[in-house]
Parts: sequence; structure tokens; C-alpha cells
Amino acid sequence: MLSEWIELSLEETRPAAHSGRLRGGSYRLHAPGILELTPTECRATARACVFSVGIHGNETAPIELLGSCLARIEAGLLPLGAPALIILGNLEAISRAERYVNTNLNRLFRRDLDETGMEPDRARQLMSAVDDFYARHAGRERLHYDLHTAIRDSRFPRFVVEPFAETITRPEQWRWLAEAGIQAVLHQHRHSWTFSHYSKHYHQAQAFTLELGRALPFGHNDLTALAPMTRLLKALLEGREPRGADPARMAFFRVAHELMRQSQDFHLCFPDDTPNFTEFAPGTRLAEDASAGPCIVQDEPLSVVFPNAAVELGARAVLLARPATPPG
Ligand SMILES: O=C(O)CCC(=O)N[C@@H](CCC(=O)O)C(=O)O
Ligand SMILES: [Zn+2]
Repeated sequence: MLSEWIELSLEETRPAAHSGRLRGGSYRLHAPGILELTPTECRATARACVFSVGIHGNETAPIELLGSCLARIEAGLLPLGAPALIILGNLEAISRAERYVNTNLNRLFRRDLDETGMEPDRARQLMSAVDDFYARHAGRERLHYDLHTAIRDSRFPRFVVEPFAETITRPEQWRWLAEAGIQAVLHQHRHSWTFSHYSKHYHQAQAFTLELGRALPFGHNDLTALAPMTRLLKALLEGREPRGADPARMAFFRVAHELMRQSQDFHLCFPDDTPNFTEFAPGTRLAEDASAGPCIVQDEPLSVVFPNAAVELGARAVLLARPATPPG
């Protein structure tokens, strides 16, 4: 059942059973693409884990990666030892192999959301699933990894975005992420209303957006580069304390500016295939916006992350980052 859950969710086939037993626990389907795993016995070290994939429909590697973990649980090869909420985000966009259908789901995770439409409705459903899950596991440390892949190449192919919120990221997170093959960390400088930000801001979860290479169609992903990340997810599902490594092996950056697209007549002044974290020297013209004017690098170099001139009006077109000191 678990190994077929992803396909069934995308086909909108109603599964035969909404709940059932697994070796070492049970599962429950709360809604399409929302699956909860409950161990018979929780290990003392277990976190209440939320793992989300497919928040953007064309980002398939994380879906394959999580699918392989579910298949191992079902086969009895991965003993469940932690409560986990597994989320397939934008089902319609995944079926269409597109980033989103009407609007970017990963900008809608706020409790005062008043927009209508498929993605806003899905954001509300996912927020309420997360609220209920963490409430059921009150007293246990909360964790949310929202797994993505990026549109373009990157100087650091695997990196995380640390959402901005008051909750401090615990030192073991940096150690686990380093051991899991994450090469860089980008600290957000302000609230961003992404899914990982939601869990951190409203639930004090240890939460990140993980970028795990480039977005490719199903069947084209090389999951070997993600083997260390798979080990981290498996350890968390087993409720074991994951292995760690020295965080100094990762590069740390902080967002200095977020450039928003303000007019139809907007373009970036560097090639579309410029890799994430490419650094530009002072004086470089980065963007032109008919209403906001030019964006020029001032006194210190800036690195571009997630550049995308084709975003919706008012949305983030690029993050501009500077090196940051590693957490002590
Ligand atoms: O490659 C890109 O340009 C976008 C990749 C992506 O979907 N990134 C996430 C980051 C979320 C965050 O800032 O935490 C997004 O844009 O939603
Ligand atoms: Zn994404």
C-alpha cells in the first residue's frame, strides 16, 4: 500500500483502505497526498517529523527519495520509530509536471491567507494537517524538512534555506545536514511564508527548505548523490539520533536583499543559466525594473540565489546573499 501511495495519490484513485497496519506501526491517510505514520513504540530520541515533497510539481527527486523510504518501511526493512507526516504538496502540478498551476503554493503558508483557488485551498489543508499532527505529538521536538530541487545549476548543488523566525536552530541540525551532504546554508533575513517557515514560525519546529540538486523529470534523477540525505531521513523515521559531521564543511550565507519583480517590464542582466551562488562585484547591474529602476551591486559583492525573471508580479525574482559566519 505505502509503495503505491504516491501513484494512487496522483491518479486520484481512492485507496481501498484509509488506514492499516505496518510492521512496527500503522498508517492513516488523512486526505489525498497526506499520510501519517505512527510507530507502535516511539523511541525516546524520536522527533515529530514532517517531510514534504512536490510543493512544486516539477521537482521529482525528493518524491522518488521519499517513495523509496516508504517502500522500505512497508517491506519491513526500515523499522518505524518516530511519528511522521508525509506530504505530497501540489498534486495537480505534479501530475502536470509543472511548478504550479495558478500560483506558487510555497508563498501561501500564512494563517491570515484570504486568497481563493486550488493552491490557496491546498495551503489551508496542509497547514491544518501540520497543526493537527504537531498537536497529536505535543511534547516531542518538532522537525520539518521541505524537500525541493532547483531550476538551475548551483555552485553548491545541495543546500538548505533556513527560514527566518525566532526559534533558534539547534546545533545538531547543522551537524546532521553536513553529514547528509548539504554543502551550503542560506539564512533568510525576513519572514517568507514558505511551508518550512510555517512550521518554524507557528510551531517552533526545526525546519528547512532543502534544495537537493536540479529539477528533472521522473526517472531522470540520479539518487546516488542523495544517499547521505536518504540515510538522514531513514534515521529520523527510525527515531534514531542521526550521525553528524563538522558543520564547517558547509558554506554559510545570509540574504542581504530580496529583489521583487514590480513591473511587467522586468529583466535580469545576467544569463538565465547563471548558477545559484554566483558572485557579482560592486558596480554590476543585476536587474532592470520599469518602475523600481536598476538594481546595482553597491559596496560589497553579492551572490544570486533563485534568480527567475518570470515570477508573478510582486513576487521574489532573486535573493541576494553575502557570506555569513558559521554558527558557533
Ligand atoms: O530554483 C529556483 O529558482 C526555485 C527553487 C525553489 O523552489 N526554491 C524554494 C525556496 C523556498 C525558500 O526560500 O525557503 C521556493 O522558491 O519556494
Ligand atoms: Zn521548489
